[in-house]
Amino acid sequence: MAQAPLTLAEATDKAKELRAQLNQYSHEYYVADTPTVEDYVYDRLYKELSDIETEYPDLITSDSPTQRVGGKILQGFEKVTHEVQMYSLNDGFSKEDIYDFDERVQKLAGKPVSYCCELKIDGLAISLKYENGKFVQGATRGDGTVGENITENLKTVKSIPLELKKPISVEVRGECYMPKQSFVNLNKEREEAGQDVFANPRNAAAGSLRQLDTSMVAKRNLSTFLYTVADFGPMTAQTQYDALNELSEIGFRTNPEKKLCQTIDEVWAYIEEYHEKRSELPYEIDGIVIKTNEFTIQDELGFTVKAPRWAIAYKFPPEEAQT
Ligand SMILES: NC(=O)c1cc2c(N)ncc(C(N)=O)c2s1
Repeated sequence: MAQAPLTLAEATDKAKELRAQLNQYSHEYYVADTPTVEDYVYDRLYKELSDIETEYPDLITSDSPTQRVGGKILQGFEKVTHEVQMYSLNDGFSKEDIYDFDERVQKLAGKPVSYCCELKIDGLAISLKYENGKFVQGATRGDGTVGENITENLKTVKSIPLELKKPISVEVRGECYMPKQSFVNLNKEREEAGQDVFANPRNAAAGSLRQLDTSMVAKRNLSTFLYTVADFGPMTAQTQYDALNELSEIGFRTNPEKKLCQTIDEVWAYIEEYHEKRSELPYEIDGIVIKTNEFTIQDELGFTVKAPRWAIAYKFPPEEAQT
């Protein structure tokens, strides 16, 4: 039997309940990679919310899951100036480069330092701004000082929270990437449609984020790993390792393969471990990022014109050509 239409008051309460439920399920699926319900459960609740929003458009909110599908045609991308520069990294290509880095850091720090090691994701660097917990701006790195405003496109990336778990104002940085399997599927579709194929997942992610039709971006199954806090706001982490955990606690997707290393020998073992594991990962990496873990030491060591003295990117040799 058809259900009696909801009053505005009933619809308001029901929409709020459905948004919270659907955003929780979406967090579990796209951020925590631990889904708790089958797709059909999500789809049924999504349709219930979508029907309410169709009946009562004024009930649509910016953090509603229905806003993830895009549908806006952008005229272009405005420029954005990064108040905190998006720095680049000095590169290392050999074991000797990594041990020389450690020697320099120990000498400058004047004491033993610990290192936070992370996978270097082969995607597109992005900066995300939140005000009182709400996603307000997303931008590309650009030249590190001026990037492009791609907020509307990033709103369709399901692992980017539209609202944080705490109503705080922060700016965070990370990588937007296309999983390997999504890259293979996309190129298969493009080949069958007689379109040019992308050379690698990084180009596919970059090309996707440059789309002016946001509904196209929504279909590209992009994901993210966040790894830097540019403007801490009320966040309290005093080390890189703790900052990654704090990013996860407030709702961001972070990479689980990080390792806190007490010596450069442990760092080198981690590098060798992930050089071996690289081909098994569901996303592309082009190396390992090594940072002094304590923020006090990062502040002491500071930056050269180009890059931080307290970090280095160990670059893997290119993998075999894309299949
Ligand atoms: N250019 C940069 O500063 C970085 C670039 C990247 C990257 N592509 N992937 C991971 C990290 C990380 N975990 O710090 C960094 S940091």
